[in-house]
Amino acid sequence: MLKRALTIAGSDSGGGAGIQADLKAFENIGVFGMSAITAVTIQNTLGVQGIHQLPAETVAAQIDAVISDIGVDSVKVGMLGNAAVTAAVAERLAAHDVKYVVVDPVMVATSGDLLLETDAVQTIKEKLLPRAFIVTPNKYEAEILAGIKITGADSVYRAARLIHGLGARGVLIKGGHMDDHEATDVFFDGQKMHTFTLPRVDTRNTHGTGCTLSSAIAAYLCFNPDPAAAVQAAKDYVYRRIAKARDQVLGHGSGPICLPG
Ligand SMILES: Nc1ncnc2c1ncn2[C@@H]1O[C@H](COP(=O)(O)OP(=O)(O)OP(=O)(O)O)[C@@H](O)[C@H]1O
Ligand SMILES: Cc1ncc(COP(=O)(O)O)c(N)n1
Repeated sequence: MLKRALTIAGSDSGGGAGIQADLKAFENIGVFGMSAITAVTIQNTLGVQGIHQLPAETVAAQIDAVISDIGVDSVKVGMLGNAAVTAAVAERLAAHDVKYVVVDPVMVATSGDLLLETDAVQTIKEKLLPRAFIVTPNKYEAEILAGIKITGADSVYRAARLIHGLGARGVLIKGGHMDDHEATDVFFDGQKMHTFTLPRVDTRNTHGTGCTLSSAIAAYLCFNPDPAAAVQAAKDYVYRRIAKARDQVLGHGSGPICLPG
């Protein structure tokens, strides 16, 4: 039977991150992609020029419409924008009892633009993380969620344990923004730390890496519920995309990794 994945995230008009990146990853990995849009961003490779947030009821209604009719095998949650949308999403995921929920706690874009109102962090911690099968913070987001500074491997492990304590079943701390010549991601499944290391590609084309990674994890979970296997497959997938897009020139800023093929 056809596998079905839903992304609950913001639209990136530039096509490199958000809903657009997620649907491209779903399609490439072979699952049927659906979307519940939380916000429309005015965005290109140079940054975010504006955000139009959708009402929480509109977001909830999109989720209900697709799950009640088509059904879902996994869900990826990306940009939420504010506390009301975050609470509504957590509530609808609970109501539909969705098991495979991958939460990318999007706070800031690669360009440095803020994508989440600061008071929504508490709602993510209290309401959304307990629903997460895997949460995928980058270094900055992990520091905010865990409430500690990340300065090296030991603090990554500590942050992963602290975020696990907030209720997420699995925690993947991404290494894209660590000072290292390799890109190492650490996954804590509640018992064991798993380390995934690949070479760091020297490129400015990294727009959408985090979105693509989390949607690829959600897509792979449709075929195999083992979280570490899904993370490994998604990390390999993102690495291939970054390597392929390395010298591509698209736009005048940080180019996208989701190119055809
Ligand atoms: N230059 C790179 N070379 C290889 N892998 C990378 C590179 N940059 C990021 N990655 C990988 O891409 C994934 C996303 O990591 P990152 O820490 O960049 O997330 P993010 O900050 O949410 O994404 P973004 O940079 O899109 O905001 C991780 O698996 C990370 O290891
Ligand atoms: C709508 C939307 N969602 C998420 C991101 C984060 O992606 P990135 O960190 O790659 O800029 C983004 N820029 N836009």
